[in-house]
Order: sequence, then C-alpha cells, then structure tokens
Amino acid sequence: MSDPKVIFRGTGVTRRFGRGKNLVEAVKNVDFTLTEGQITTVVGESGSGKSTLARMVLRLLPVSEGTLEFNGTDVTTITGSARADYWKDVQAVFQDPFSAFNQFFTVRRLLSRSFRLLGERAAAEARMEEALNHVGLFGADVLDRFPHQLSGGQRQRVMIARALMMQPKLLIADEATSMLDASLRVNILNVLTDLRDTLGMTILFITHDIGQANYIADQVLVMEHGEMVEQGPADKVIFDPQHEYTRRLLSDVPRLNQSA
Ligand SMILES: Nc1ncnc2c1ncn2[C@@H]1O[C@H](COP(=O)(O)OP(=O)(O)OP(=O)(O)O)[C@@H](O)[C@H]1O
Repeated sequence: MSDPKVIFRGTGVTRRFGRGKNLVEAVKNVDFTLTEGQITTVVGESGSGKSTLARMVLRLLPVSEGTLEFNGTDVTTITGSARADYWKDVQAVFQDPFSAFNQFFTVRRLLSRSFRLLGERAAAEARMEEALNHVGLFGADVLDRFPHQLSGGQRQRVMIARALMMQPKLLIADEATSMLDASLRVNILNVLTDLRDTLGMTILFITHDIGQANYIADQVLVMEHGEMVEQGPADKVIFDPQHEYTRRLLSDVPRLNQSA
C-alpha cells in the first residue's frame, strides 16, 4: 500500500482580528495536515479558533500570515476563477441547516440551484439522487418537500448532499451536528464515516465535543486560545493525551474516560 497522501497543508497559519487594544489573535501560527481519505477533527472550547481556522481553509477568510496548500498547490491568496474552482473541490456544511434554506424552495430547487453549473437537467437530477442516496435519503421522499417538512437530521443530510453534488475532494463540517439531538447527531456522524469509507472522502470535522472526536476521527487536532496544543492519531490523543488542556476536555466526558 502506498503512503497516505497529504491533501491539505497549513503552515504557520495565523489570523488576527481588530487592532490596538482590540486585537484578537484567533489562530496563532498553526501547522497541520489533512490526510486523504481520513477524518481530521479539530476540537476545542468555544472561542479557541476552530471556526476561524475552518473559514481560512475554505478561503472565506484571508490568513494574516502563513500558507495553505491544497493538493500541492498554494491556495493562500487565490481569488476569482481559481477560488471558484477551489470551491468545487472543497465544500462545507455548517451548524444550522435551517438558515441555509430558503423556506419557499423545495429540496429539489435548493439542490438544483446550487448545481446550475452542470447544465444538463437529466445529469443534474441523477447527481441529486446519487448525492441523496449517499446520505441515506431517497429523492422521491424528500425532493418535493419544503424545509419545514423535514426533520433537523434530514435537513442536515440534505445540506451534506448539496455539498456532495459538487463531488468535492475535501468536505468541511463545522459544528454540523451541534443543533441536533443526540440520536440524530450519531446519525450524521455515521453519514460522515460512511462517506469516508465508501467514497474515500477527506473530512475536516470541527467540534467542541471531544466525545464526537473520539467517535469519528482518524486524526485529532486540539486547539486552545488559537494555538494547536496537541495533534496526532485519534487513539493516541484521546487515550494517551500529552497536554493538560486535552486531559481537561476529556475529563468533561466521564464515559470516555472510563473506557480509557
Ligand atoms: N470577525 C471577527 N472579528 C473579531 N473577532 C473575531 C471574529 N471572528 C472570530 N473572532 C474571535 O476569534 C476568536 C476565535 O473565534 P472562533 O469563532 O474561531 O472560535 P471557535 O473555537 O470556533 O468558537 P465557537 O465554537 O464558539 O464558534 C474568538 O475570540 C472570537 O471572538
């Protein structure tokens, strides 16, 4: 078997907001890699810089310092059509699937709108069905429904399907389960692990909950106050944490600790 491939590399990534006494260093000189076909989880408390990091990887937010490489290409400052191409390869789902929906659009319209690029209607329809199947939904059941006719878990799965329609190489899920109750959360986590296992999808999963990291991750990156304090294979970080902060996050999850 060949060595796992690094699909994304961040080097010295820093992001500051504001200036003077209002200066916030949200992400501080962070180095990390994402391995193809693996789920990498960024975990940390609220305000630790996880979303800022995800938005920089997505190229929604410029870095203050550092470089971002995707598939060996420097994407740190790409704009225009290069960035539009990048967004075909790198797709995201966010916390609140409801806010991303137009309440007056059916699922079909939502999905086909974000997929105008494909042009041909029949091909778009086929891609829609395929993407919905990947998240355990059937077109006939959901395509003609409006958002309020779907459960929270179904809405989030539709959002994942929308991202999948672009056939991305990297999927970013930023607190994608935090609005869902526990059973639906597990359901979405299972959808993501299935995508890794069946499509070989690379996933960057952002969460404040180290329990979810344990459930889903191959690799864990731990952030505290903008710094990456610990990173490594999930088993190692979770069952043999080296940093005090990681131990503290773990001590808040009693069940996990007992199984360690
Ligand atoms: N646009 C902004 N302007 C000023 N400060 C910001 C901005 N975005 C984020 N920050 C600050 O950067 C720090 C990191 O925020 P970020 O949202 O990345 O953390 P997080 O770990 O994702 O937290 P949460 O889980 O609560 O979203 C926080 O102190 C936040 O207030």
